Amino acid sequence: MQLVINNLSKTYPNGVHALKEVNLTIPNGMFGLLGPNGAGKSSLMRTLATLQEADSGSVFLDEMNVLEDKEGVRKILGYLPQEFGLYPKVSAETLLTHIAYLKGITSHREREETVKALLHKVNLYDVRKKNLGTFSGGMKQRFGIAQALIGNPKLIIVDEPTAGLDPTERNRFHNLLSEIGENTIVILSTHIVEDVSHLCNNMAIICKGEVLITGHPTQIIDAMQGKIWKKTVEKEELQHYIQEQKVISTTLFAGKSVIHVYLDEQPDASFIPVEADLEDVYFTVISDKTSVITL
Ligand SMILES: Nc1ncnc2c1ncn2[C@@H]1O[C@H](COP(=O)(O)OP(=O)(O)OP(=O)(O)O)[C@@H](O)[C@H]1O
Repeated sequence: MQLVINNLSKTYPNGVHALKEVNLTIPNGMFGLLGPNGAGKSSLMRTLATLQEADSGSVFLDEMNVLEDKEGVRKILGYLPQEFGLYPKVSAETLLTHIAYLKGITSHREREETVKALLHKVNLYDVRKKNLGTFSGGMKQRFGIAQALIGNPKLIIVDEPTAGLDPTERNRFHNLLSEIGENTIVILSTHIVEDVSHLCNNMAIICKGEVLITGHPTQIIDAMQGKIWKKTVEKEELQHYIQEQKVISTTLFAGKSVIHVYLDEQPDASFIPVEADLEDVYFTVISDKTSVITL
């Protein structure tokens, strides 16, 4: 299966160009859509989830015209939006059963079995009778993925699922996502670089509505090897380096600034080479679009 997005554009009534001629080809497996706040990730996710209209462009899931055949898409879609409300006074089991019914599982027995299996999968079976209002953020996100998985969707969209989760819950969530079948397209939208490097076999970086780079994370990182240089500088020198070099990120360490610079050749002997990682790629490609990021 393949999702092919061609020249997708969206301008909101207030004039914000949220998507500018977006082109992406998304194969089966986990696809990371990485970008800073306001990049256009949710706009793209909502469009793919048939919840908002694009101005122009096309999206095809194999033969299916995603922008036109909304009913068809909804039958094979699992969607975990960035923000979702849960009825606080309803138990996890009751709400999941209700959603399963709304998603078309009309047989009582099948519904029961589906809900039970999903509650086990997301490790909420023991708390299935508890009201959702008592759930922690991580438990709510796991409930969110359970509802997205009802009906074995072929296209799963999860929008910034790990923002606000503690490391244990994030890990748990990652494991859950990585268990989703290989014959499914999972699009994970996030501003957390680590989420993509841990999970995704394909990715894109988007900023200000434009796709800046797309491909396999390892290949993208490899293309940057030998071009990232590091130097520890005094805080007062920082501005000088930002003006003189292509500083992609600065980190504070023991009161000093550690800068990463992108350049084909070593700037001078005081810079040491560093092995590039996805964070360097991310900051390099978005640094043309934004100002230098301080970690
Ligand atoms: N309904 C809307 N009306 C007007 N502008 C909008 C609307 N939704 C989003 N925008 C604007 O479109 C741009 C892209 O927003 P979007 O929510 O798609 O980005 P994002 O990458 O998901 O950001 P975040 O990580 O902060 O959620 C932003 O400038 C945002 O303010």
